[in-house]
Amino acid sequence: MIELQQVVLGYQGRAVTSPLSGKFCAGSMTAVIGANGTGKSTLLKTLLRLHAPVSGRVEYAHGTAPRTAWLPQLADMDRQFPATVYDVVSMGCWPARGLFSSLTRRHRELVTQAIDRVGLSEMYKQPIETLSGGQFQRMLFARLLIQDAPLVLLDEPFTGVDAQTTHFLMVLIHQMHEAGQTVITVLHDNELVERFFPEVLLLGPDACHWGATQQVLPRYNPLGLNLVLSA
Ligand SMILES: Nc1ncnc2c1ncn2[C@@H]1O[C@H](COP(=O)(O)OP(=O)(O)OP(=O)(O)O)[C@@H](O)[C@H]1O
Repeated sequence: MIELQQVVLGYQGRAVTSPLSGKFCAGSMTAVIGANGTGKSTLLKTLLRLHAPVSGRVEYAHGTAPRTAWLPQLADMDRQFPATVYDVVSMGCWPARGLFSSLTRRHRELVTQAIDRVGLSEMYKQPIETLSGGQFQRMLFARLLIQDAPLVLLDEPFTGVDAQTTHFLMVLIHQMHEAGQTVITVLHDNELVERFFPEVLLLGPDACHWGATQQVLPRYNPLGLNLVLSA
């Protein structure tokens, strides 16, 4: 579906990764891992075409980038924006209905179903600034469900989320994968990567590794240290 050919990621001509080659196949589910600043978010923004790579080529099947749903990092979201849960989730209908036309009955049904599915049935009218971290992520997942895009990019979806909600959202991601969507997720939790993600792309300052999780994950030492614990 998406092939990277010797792609170097970066900004204004300055590289932040080594050259990256490989494929995100249609329907695959990949965890993007690596230490802070190794270019994980930059990769997602490049796939969204918000930035051009410094060099190399990104090729799409049939020559066109697929419709894409994106969950940005929580830190990049404006949580003070004056909107309700319903307003934000209904934004997921924009690609289907256009920016300025009103919601049809079918769209309204889809919005309420998605809000119910993420467990926020009691919170339709709640201003988003009043939501907890976990409720906020559930709301954004409801919007992703409505978008129903062939390509789903998730940037640290479990930041600020408790274990129960993490498990709940992980099940939703798994269901997207089972429904045939291509899922690419930036994660810092190796246990979740090992349990749920068949493929891993490990970004490092000197080299990148891309392949089956059991082959790539053991190469990752997040602390870069051999810790010796003394009494
Ligand atoms: N808009 C920008 N302009 C210039 N440099 C940037 C920009 N955004 C990020 N960078 C730099 O690019 C590098 C990679 O950043 P990126 O956010 O992709 O890392 P990351 O792997 O997602 O890190 P983290 O795990 O901390 O979220 C960093 O050195 C960062 O400072």
